[in-house]
Amino acid sequence: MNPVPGTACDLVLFGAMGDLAGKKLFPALYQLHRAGLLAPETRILALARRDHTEAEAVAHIGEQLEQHLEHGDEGSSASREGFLRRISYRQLDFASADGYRVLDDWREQGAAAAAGTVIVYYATPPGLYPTITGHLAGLRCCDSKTRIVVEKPIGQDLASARELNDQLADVFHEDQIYRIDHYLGKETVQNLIALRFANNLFASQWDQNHISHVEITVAESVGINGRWSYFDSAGQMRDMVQSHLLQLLCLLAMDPPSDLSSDSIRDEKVKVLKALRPMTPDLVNTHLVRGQYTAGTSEGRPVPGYLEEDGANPDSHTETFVALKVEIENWRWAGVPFYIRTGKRLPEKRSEVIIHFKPAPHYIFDPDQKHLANNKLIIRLQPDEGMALQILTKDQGLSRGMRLRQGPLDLTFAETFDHDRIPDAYERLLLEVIKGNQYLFVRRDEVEYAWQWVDQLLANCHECDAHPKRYAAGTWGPVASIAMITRDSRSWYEDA
Ligand SMILES: NC(=O)C1=CN([C@@H]2O[C@H](COP(=O)(O)OP(=O)(O)OC[C@H]3O[C@@H](n4cnc5c(N)ncnc54)[C@H](OP(=O)(O)O)[C@@H]3O)[C@@H](O)[C@H]2O)C=CC1
Ligand SMILES: O=C1O[C@H](COP(=O)(O)O)[C@@H](O)[C@H](O)[C@H]1O
Repeated sequence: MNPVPGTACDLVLFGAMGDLAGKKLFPALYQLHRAGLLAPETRILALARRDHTEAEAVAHIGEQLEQHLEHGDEGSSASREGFLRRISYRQLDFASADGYRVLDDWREQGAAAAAGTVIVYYATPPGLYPTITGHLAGLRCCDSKTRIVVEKPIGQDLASARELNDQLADVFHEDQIYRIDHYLGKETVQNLIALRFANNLFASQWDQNHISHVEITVAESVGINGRWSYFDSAGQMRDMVQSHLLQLLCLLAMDPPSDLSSDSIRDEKVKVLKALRPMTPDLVNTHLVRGQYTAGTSEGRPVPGYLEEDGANPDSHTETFVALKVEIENWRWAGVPFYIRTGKRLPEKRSEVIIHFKPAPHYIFDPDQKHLANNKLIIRLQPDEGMALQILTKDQGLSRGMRLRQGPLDLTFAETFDHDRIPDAYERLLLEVIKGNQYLFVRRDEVEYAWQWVDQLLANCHECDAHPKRYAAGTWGPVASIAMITRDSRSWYEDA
């Protein structure tokens, strides 16, 4: 099928010389260009503080592409040059209103100016978002059609998230604001919607009558990648749980939306956030484990502990690992715990969801095999994207009688589907902004309900002022996280 190019737009990238732009945004835009999904008139204005000529800035972006494009995604040099020709560079101090008229000047030179939308992407330190918003307000190029893309973090807590949302709302309507949670751009995360609502087989089993518990693991083998000062002010709870993990939980737990529109999906996610059981001080003691990695090994090489990373404060109490038992107080999920865990410097990069189904009501097989009698659906979000349904069959052979055997019905996407590559999350997200679809972006109330729950948890966590439990880099987190799930006579999936 031939690609249908998005409508022409002018894309303004604040922070275009930064890490995110180089690693993710330009490579993603290049893939859209290469796939024919950017309209020919679409132009990109790169803005940053450094005193580059346009040629130097574009050359720098070209080098970033070379460095960050995956092997096989490079395309031809003509294609890369064609993409780079879309880019203009202007030096601008974002903090000062003086230079912002360059946006109007640039906008008015382009062919998309008459009809196309302006998309403004904030890829700057978050402290600049309100300033930039205020300065955009006075420009001719920013009007009711402008779309604003805001990178995480959206606040550090409920109060700061509300303040930022209010500042954005002073200038832009909610349907102009695209808050990024890049997990929503992952193909396998979007697939949760297809899996749940396109297959009646699962849709009819997706509740407390049929599911005993759910695990969500988002494990990273990396440490904090030179981002110590940002990470230390956030920790894994604010950096990962408040955003990506709660979004995954919402997609797994929400009721069926009436259609695929942005607000139908987001309304259902909000209902889940509102139904999260509040973490009272008693619950926090038993339902939360925080950890911090010490020196160990990662992918076969020795690595320092969190407190020995570059720039570290050796007294930091920030957690790099969180395990939680989350409960949802509604009819669908009463009595079904969601065990979630996420951490840095775990043994491997692996994000997956395990749905544990309840056993059949009456068991008639060998009592020694009763522990096998729970079907599991394993949804591999990354890597090795796909899913496997663990089912029970009769063990083959005359001598086996009615012995049971557990085996997977395995759907590995790379083998089953004839796609040459899985697009990066930012490709999907940028494409949806260009199309004006908000369903993969986080609405204001979602962000705020998520913060409300996390804030309450942190306020009730007396241990959070103390040092988190230690775990060696390259292990699955503190032993206490195993104890947390073992208390319920369960185990984390890989321990099973
Ligand atoms: N890096 C990542 O992996 C991720 C980042 N994010 C978020 O994306 C945003 C950007 O992060 P990141 O790219 O890492 O940040 P960087 O510090 O690497 O880049 C910041 C960019 O903003 C520019 N800038 C900063 N201050 C000014 C100013 N006063 N005037 C003009 N330009 C300025 C810098 O310009 P110059 O280079 O010229 O100084 C640079 O281009 C942050 O909100 C971050 O939380 C979210 C997820 C992942
Ligand atoms: O947003 C973030 O996500 C990354 C993990 O993303 P992934 O796509 O590689 O799974 C995490 O490392 C980072 O700390 C966090 O800010």
